[in-house]
Amino acid sequence: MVRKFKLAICQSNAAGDKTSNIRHADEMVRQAASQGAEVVMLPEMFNCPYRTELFPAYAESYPNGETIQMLSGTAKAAGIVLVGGSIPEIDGDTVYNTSFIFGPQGELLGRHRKVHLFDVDLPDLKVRESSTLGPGNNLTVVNAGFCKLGIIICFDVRFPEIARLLAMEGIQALMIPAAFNTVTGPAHWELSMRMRAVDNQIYVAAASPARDEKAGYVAYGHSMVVDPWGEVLVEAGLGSEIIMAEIDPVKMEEVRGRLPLLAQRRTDLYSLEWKKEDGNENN
Ligand SMILES: O=C(O)CCC(=O)C(=O)O
Repeated sequence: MVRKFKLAICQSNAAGDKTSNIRHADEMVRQAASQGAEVVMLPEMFNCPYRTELFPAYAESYPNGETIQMLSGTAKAAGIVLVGGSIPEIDGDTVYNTSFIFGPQGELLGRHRKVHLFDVDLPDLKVRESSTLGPGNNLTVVNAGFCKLGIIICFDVRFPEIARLLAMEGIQALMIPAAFNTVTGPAHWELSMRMRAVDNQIYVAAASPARDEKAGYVAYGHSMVVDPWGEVLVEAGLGSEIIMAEIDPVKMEEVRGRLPLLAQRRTDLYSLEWKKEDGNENN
């Protein structure tokens, strides 16, 4: 049964030491759970600095990697759904930017490998994720019983098609582990999160790392939860911080009832389709 629940975002910070990044994330997740959160999310690349050339050295494989073990164990110990931000995952010869999602028994509920790699050449920012990462090919929906969540990672948010496809799968919340920066963040972070919420009439939760001005890549911060009307319910500052909001399916249906956008689509004129056969896999 879909019902109301408390969602928390841990705006953790990641420096060079992987073990202390994992410990810091673990402590924050447990603290969020002790404050009543039933779903908790960490940011993109929460166990390593966001630097493409470092991803292979920090990568680990499912199920024995130390970060993956922590995520599963902490989800179980705290009895929560844990959207484990993202980490560099290695499978065969390829490294992916992957979000592992674990349930209250420590079971894997889903795995999203970032579909759209962040390759940009801006005046003050050049990033080429494809130099060390391969793209994922799955549309990721997690059914946790009391809620259905869609998972995308950071740059994926700029492609409204994937959010719409997830909305059509009946999710209540779009979960976005992310790491925008001080160049694109001020311009597009809030706008993108609010627009995906407004176009699809869903909750959007976006987790950023805390800001570290000394890092090579300076994360934007400002983790937030947006409601289906587009209102920012809660927003973090720049530091290490936990934010919480209530996800209410009744409120979502009220918005959809009054402004029935999804029902008013002209599907006789256009369509949107996920082309991979395994597109809706849980893991
Ligand atoms: O889309 C952006 O501006 C930031 C994307 C990003 O940082 C990422 O995908 O890791």
